[in-house]
Amino acid sequence: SGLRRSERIVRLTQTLLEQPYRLISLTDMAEKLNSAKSSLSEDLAIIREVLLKEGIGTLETQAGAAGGVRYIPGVPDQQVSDFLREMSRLLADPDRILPGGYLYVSDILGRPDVLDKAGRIFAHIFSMSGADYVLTVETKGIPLAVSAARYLHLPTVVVRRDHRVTEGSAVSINYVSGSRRIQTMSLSRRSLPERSRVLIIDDFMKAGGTAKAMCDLMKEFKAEVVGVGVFMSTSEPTNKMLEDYVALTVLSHVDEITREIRVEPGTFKISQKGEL
Ligand SMILES: O=P(O)(O)OC[C@H]1C[C@H](OP(=O)(O)OP(=O)(O)O)[C@H](O)[C@@H]1O
Repeated sequence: SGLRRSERIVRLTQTLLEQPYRLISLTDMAEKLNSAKSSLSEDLAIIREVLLKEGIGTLETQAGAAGGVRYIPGVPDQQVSDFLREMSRLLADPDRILPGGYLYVSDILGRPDVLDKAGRIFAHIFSMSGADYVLTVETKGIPLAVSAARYLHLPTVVVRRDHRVTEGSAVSINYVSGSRRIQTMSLSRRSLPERSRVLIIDDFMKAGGTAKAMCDLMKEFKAEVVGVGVFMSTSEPTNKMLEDYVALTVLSHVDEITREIRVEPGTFKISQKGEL
């Protein structure tokens, strides 16, 4: 006979949580677990109830032959605010101050626990954006973009700073970066089909020139930018070159001379997906 309920539930939970957003066919699972689909449905109801109670997301079932079930990750509001408060505390370190009002964040954005949590939060914020791809620009934004893409079960596309032979034919644009330098962005034509829906993720936003340039680049691909998320933005300059974005933390004050620094959690609201 089939596996015991407890073993089925462990296997189902592992399969679902390992592949967020990926639709798992019930028929395949029934065969793999050598169990009836009706038993699986009861198992899934138990798993869904526990996920919701724990606030770590929900299960979404799609009926029909090509149907199935998938795990929709979510981060409880309390966990989001605890994480962002902890990040703000770590970041508000005068030794992190760099010339030009930038901050050294790379160590924090190299930590697996930070990348995992930030990726989950971005995936939760943008869960309804309908994105097909997560886009970032080399270099520091890449780990963050890959983590968000993992939880959204989407491919990651990386914009290059200059053309590389290994990218084939590409679209390039020039833009003015925050430090008033003319910079180039280049993206292989093969990387995105036309009319793609793209979520932009980056580590840092100051003038907004980089994010704006990625939006302009997407126009060359006839792609739609469905959201922009950054790990940290600066309060200065207030009028950014790009208005509509979500920042997880904000560098609200920094002074290289006095070495004063203040970092705050970003102001955004996420509805707990799958709430009863
Ligand atoms: O909002 P802006 O004023 O445009 O600045 C934000 C840019 C600058 C910085 O990248 P760089 O340090 O230029 O490049 P890399 O990520 O490769 O280190 C950061 O990663 C963002 O992409």
